Amino acid sequence: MIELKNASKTFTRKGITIEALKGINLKVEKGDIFGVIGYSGAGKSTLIRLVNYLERPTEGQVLVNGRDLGTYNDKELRLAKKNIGMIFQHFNLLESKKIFDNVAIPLVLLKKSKSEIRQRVQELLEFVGLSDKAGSYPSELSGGQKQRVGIARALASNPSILLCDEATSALDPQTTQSILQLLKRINAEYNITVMIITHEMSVIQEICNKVAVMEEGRIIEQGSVLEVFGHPQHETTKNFVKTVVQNSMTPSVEKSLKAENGSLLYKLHFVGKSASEPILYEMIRSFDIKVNILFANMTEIQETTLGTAIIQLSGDRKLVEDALTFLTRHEVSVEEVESYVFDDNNE
Ligand SMILES: Nc1ncnc2c1ncn2[C@@H]1O[C@H](COP(=O)(O)OP(=O)(O)OP(=O)(O)O)[C@@H](O)[C@H]1O
Repeated sequence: MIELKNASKTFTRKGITIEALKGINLKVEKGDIFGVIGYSGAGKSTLIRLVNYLERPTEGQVLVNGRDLGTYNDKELRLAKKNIGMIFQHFNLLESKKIFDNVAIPLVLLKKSKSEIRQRVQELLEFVGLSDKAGSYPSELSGGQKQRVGIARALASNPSILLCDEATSALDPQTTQSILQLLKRINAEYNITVMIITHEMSVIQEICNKVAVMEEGRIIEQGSVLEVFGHPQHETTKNFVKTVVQNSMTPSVEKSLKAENGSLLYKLHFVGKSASEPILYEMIRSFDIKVNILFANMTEIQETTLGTAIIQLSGDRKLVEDALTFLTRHEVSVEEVESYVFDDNNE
């Protein structure tokens, strides 16, 4: 649906060159809610601006529905853009125009008839829950309502892709929730592919099925949200995941542990069914080893439970190995916490 192939973007200003995007490869499939997360300056806005060709890549390709946007002439590009709606952090509404007219803008540009415009705008305002605000001005609306208008306007030309540029960053948590739920409905009911850029991991957790993490113009990690939240690889990804999923011991537990003569520590990941079965209990019953549970947590992502536990195992090495094999056989992924490999002399 949307594909970036080795896409780079360089800006040159007053003799200074900024590489905003460096060799981006990314694929958004039809029906995805694809999140792009990164800190300020990572290149997220530039990336989303390439997708609707507000910016052209310096190198590489941007393909939408299999066609390279670089090969379009101006007329084709205008038509292609009609297929891509966009919403913004600060809504970008025309303050001097009523809500009805704001939503009607794309339809007027498409030279639709007055009656067609009236019908479509009413339909859209109803869909976003603002039928009673058609005659109001943007200044009379709350932030959440303004974003609903932005969404109605973005949907006016029946796009198959909706791009969201920090669409909830200016909203309070409750309003953010309602806008995210609306985006989810748009994806489900209209089968619109959604691409969201954000610096908030909670947005990704709430509605995305896939995520790409950006840093300094590069994608450092991407995959299904469940995969990336469950097994973040890169340090930056781990820091983002930490903001929504607690997955490490409390500092006091960690401190007391260092003081003890330790054995090995393991981080366990339970996904879906394995998170609700008494696997640890079975392991403790089956193997004569000491099990110390130092941390445990469960989170719901993509309607799937994701469990994390940190355990300390001591006892006969062979039995410990057998216990770990037992866990793996029950679809628990086991990772040794390397920073806690204690010196043999301390044991
Ligand atoms: N039109 C431009 N001219 C020059 N430099 C630009 C331009 N647009 C973006 N940049 C630079 O490219 C880099 C990436 O910017 P971009 O806005 O894409 O990042 P971002 O991840 O969206 O950040 P933020 O979350 O703060 O919006 C930054 O160093 C920025 O200064």
